Amino acid sequence: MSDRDTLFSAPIDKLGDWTFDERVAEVFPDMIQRSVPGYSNIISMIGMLAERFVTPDSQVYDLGCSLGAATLSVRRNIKAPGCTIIAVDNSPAMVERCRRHIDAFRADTPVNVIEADIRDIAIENASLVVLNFTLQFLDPPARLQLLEKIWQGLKPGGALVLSEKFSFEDAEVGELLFNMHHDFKRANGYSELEISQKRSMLENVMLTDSVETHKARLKQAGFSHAELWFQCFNFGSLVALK
Ligand SMILES: C[S@@+](CC[C@H](N)C(=O)[O-])C[C@H]1O[C@@H](n2cnc3c(N)ncnc32)[C@H](O)[C@@H]1O
Ligand SMILES: O=C(O)C(=O)C[C@]1(C(=O)O)C=C[C@@H](O)C=C1
Repeated sequence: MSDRDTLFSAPIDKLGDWTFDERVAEVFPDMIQRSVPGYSNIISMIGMLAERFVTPDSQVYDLGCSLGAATLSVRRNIKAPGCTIIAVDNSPAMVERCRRHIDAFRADTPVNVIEADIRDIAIENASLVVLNFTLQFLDPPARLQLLEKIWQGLKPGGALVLSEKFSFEDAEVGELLFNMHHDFKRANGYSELEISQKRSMLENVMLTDSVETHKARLKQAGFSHAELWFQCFNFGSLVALK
């Protein structure tokens, strides 16, 4: 088990922008579990999608892999031989821990953990690409470009899993789901102060889109099929098919 996330439990004088630094990496499993409703379900189901979509001698990309939770779920479930998983993150603290985490388990499928910006890497011969709560941290103009690159790197029949925090076009529903998410955080032991300090830090760096915006952008990138396969409050996951 990782350390408990108490990073924002005391008042912070100057709240800067959110970063995935050493302190966040240290408590990340506890933080994401207590912050993202449905996170562990999504991780398990990514394994099921891997079993279905990963084809022999292809590559799987986990973009914004953090500590490698999705990578491990994929690796546990791949049945096809000759595959490689490429896990990418630009946070040195995450990458260092991710490598240790992945080395702690033995499996047939090799994992290449790369410290890089996901906008700079090549995507080739992919049967599955995972963007699990990562696209929301990219500059909005860079989002379409990344999806286009993913579409080009996917083999026919390949899939993209895109999990995100959503905004909503219907303001009333948006407010309800936002409040339900806060109830979820409170129920998981976060105080009002922790919730509000984290929210301010994320404000400038995590810009959320609606499901409609995601679907339209996926279509624009070339994906002819895209649908929500999971949602809990204002968090969810889409699958897009080439
Ligand atoms: C919310 S976390 C992802 C959680 C992870 N996918 C999982 O399933 O546990 C977002 C991650 O994306 C990484 N990230 C954000 N922007 C990135 C970029 N441009 N290139 C590479 N990694 C990025 C962050 O460092 C962070 O580790
Ligand atoms: O919206 C929030 O409160 C969140 O904590 C969301 C979120 C995310 O969706 O990635 C933001 C940062 C942390 O990495 C974990 C969860």
